[in-house]
Amino acid sequence: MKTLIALEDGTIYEGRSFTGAGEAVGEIVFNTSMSGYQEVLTDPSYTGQLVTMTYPLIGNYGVNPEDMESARIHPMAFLVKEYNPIPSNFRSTQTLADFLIDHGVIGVHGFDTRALVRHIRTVGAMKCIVSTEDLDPASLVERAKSWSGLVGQDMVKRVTCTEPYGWADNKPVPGTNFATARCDADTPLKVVAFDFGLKYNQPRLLVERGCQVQVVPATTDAATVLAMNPDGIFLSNGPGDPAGVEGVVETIRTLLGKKPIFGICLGHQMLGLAYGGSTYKLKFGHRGGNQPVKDLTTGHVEITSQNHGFCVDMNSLSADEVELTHINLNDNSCEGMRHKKFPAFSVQYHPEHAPGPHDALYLFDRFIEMMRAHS
Ligand SMILES: NC(=O)CC[C@H](N)C(=O)O
Repeated sequence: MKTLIALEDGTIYEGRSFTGAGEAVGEIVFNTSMSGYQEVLTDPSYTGQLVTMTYPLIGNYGVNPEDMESARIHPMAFLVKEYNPIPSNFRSTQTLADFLIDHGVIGVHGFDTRALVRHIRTVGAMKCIVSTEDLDPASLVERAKSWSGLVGQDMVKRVTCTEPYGWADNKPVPGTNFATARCDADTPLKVVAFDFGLKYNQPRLLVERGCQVQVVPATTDAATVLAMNPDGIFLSNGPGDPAGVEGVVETIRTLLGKKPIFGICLGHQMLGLAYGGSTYKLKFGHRGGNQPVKDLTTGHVEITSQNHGFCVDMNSLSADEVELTHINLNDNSCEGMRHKKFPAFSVQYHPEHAPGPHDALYLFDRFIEMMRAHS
């Protein structure tokens, strides 16, 4: 089915929907992972975005129930060079097209994704609309332009859980105050995880390391968290502009110094704001499984999984209080920091991988050590 892809700067591409009629508007971004499209699609951080993959053949291993990183698909549309409708993989239970259709998300293929990606890389992430219904380029460009954009919007409230849940038997189980959170360790560490758009591999890796994980909605207040008496607090990834998220920065500020804190991606950005700093939008962001990061505390370089469009401005933070611990070797941007007085550290990238390399798993071990040292 003929589909037009229109960018706010007037650029138009023509592709074909492989999921039937549909339309979607949002910010167009690209991901350079060669595999892992199911984990990308179910990452809540893509809320408000249309994702295109640089890898040219997508769909060939289908989708399966184990690789879900949340309960549903989050990007508004999925754009690929060539869709393969015949999966070949023993784990596959469904085609990618049916998966997208079940979740009401349009999939588009059959156009030059390389040209689109090179254009985004030159001009920057842009507002975009894809449609099988409105095929008038001028109208589409106007409609893309009139979308609100991500800056200043609170996207977390769209994806955070409405009720707390525990993590047990490798899945979320409704419940509060660790009542349904389980792990096999004799002396588990209790972790309260703020759900800003949490990916399932985060509680999974914490439980594997002997933690009991209680997930709470993003706007849970500090007193409620402290009343649970956790050994540590985890701040998850999440969508949109950290500066637009309401009712969270003050909570984190109150919790600072009271319990060890570990933040990932949006959680890291929220920590930066709680330290009194600011964030800014990168030109086109970092999304993929091949971003080189240097751990300045050890000198080691790791290849990391990333998905972010915003970044903490280290110049907005006092060097007496906050230390830059990790940098991106492509553009020297901040990839990690730690507080010098309080037990708190965070990274901009995704040590939980899914998809991506496993180089950064040591950060979960650092969090465990930090909690043990303070418990
Ligand atoms: N994966 C994330 O948590 C992304 C954080 C934030 N939404 C950004 O784009 O920078």
